[in-house]
Amino acid sequence: MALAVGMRVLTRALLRPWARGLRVAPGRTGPAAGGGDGMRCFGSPRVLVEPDPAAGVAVVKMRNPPVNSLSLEFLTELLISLEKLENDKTFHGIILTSDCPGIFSAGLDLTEMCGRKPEHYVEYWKAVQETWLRFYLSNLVVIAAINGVSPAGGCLLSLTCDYRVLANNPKYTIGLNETLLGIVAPFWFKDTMVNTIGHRATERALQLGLLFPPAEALRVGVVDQVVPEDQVQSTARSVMAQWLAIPDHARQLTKTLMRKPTADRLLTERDADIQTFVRFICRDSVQKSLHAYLEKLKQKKG
Ligand SMILES: CCCCC/C=C\CCC/C=C/CC(=O)SCCNC(=O)CCNC(=O)[C@H](O)C(C)(C)COP(=O)(O)OP(=O)(O)OC[C@H]1O[C@@H](n2cnc3c(N)ncnc32)[C@H](O)[C@@H]1OP(=O)(O)O
Repeated sequence: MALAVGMRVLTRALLRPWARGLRVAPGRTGPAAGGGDGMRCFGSPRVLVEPDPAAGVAVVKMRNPPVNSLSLEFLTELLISLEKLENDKTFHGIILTSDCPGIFSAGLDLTEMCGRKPEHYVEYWKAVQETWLRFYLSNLVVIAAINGVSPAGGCLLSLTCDYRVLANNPKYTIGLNETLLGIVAPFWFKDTMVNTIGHRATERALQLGLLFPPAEALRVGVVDQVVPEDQVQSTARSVMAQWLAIPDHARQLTKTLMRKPTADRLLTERDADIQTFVRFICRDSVQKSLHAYLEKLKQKKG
């Protein structure tokens, strides 16, 4: 039932004008294309997929410049790429990384949550929910190669992965910083963080909107490994090999066992969660905070 609802959201998204033609955007043969067996990079304008069929792995590169903000279009393209890889028996694992220098993802796109109509907020929030559910419950091994800063929704996306490797650069902070924007991380953001670093550490991190630099992120457990910047991709590949050595069915069932209760909570409260989001985001005070935050970002330049 829940899956059917998810499929409807995805199908509706695919029917949108900007989503047409996204299914296959054949490109150059990828550098990681498995020893020239002819499998090409594919993807869409904002998501580049570099397949390595020999290894059963695909590198999914987010490229929604300037900051990989998670816009509706971008989320839809990510979902399409994920679905395509999941439906292709060649692939057992994904490395999720960024093609935007210094930025993994700036999180949810603030312009999707500012000055729009309630119907837009409904559509956007459904896509955010769907992305979280699909990545969190993916049967594939998903490893985040975090090669840039990763606040809020960017951090959440990485928390849906099975393992996080972060580049050791003090600028590459990671965390759920929603309170700093005057907004609140929804319960499933919070649950995902609790499952990763525990209740007390989450309570502190979320209330203070902490963005952890690499050493702190490792200490608290937001990431699993911190490595020199030029070793992020190779480390993600070695970790992937280790995870893929485990019998797939046993690993997948264990993942489901661990994650399903958390996902079920959102699945049963999905509509209520949308209503909560729309009510919250439509508040004058919240809109003012978000506008002010966006303005601050823009003024930073000048
Ligand atoms: C009681 C129950 C309540 C239930 C409530 C329900 C829901 C509410 C919660 C919703 C959850 C939200 C989660 C989120 O993800 S919110 C987004 C949080 N993101 C951030 O705080 C990051 C903001 N960005 C930055 O800090 C920086 O941009 C950076 C990522 C560190 C990169 O810095 P830099 O390289 O210097 O780039 P610029 O700052 O100059 O940015 C370039 C360009 O991009 C625009 N931009 C940046 N971030 C976003 C974004 N998240 N969305 C949209 N646009 C963004 C920025 O404004 C610049 O634009 P211009 O070139 O036009 O100036």
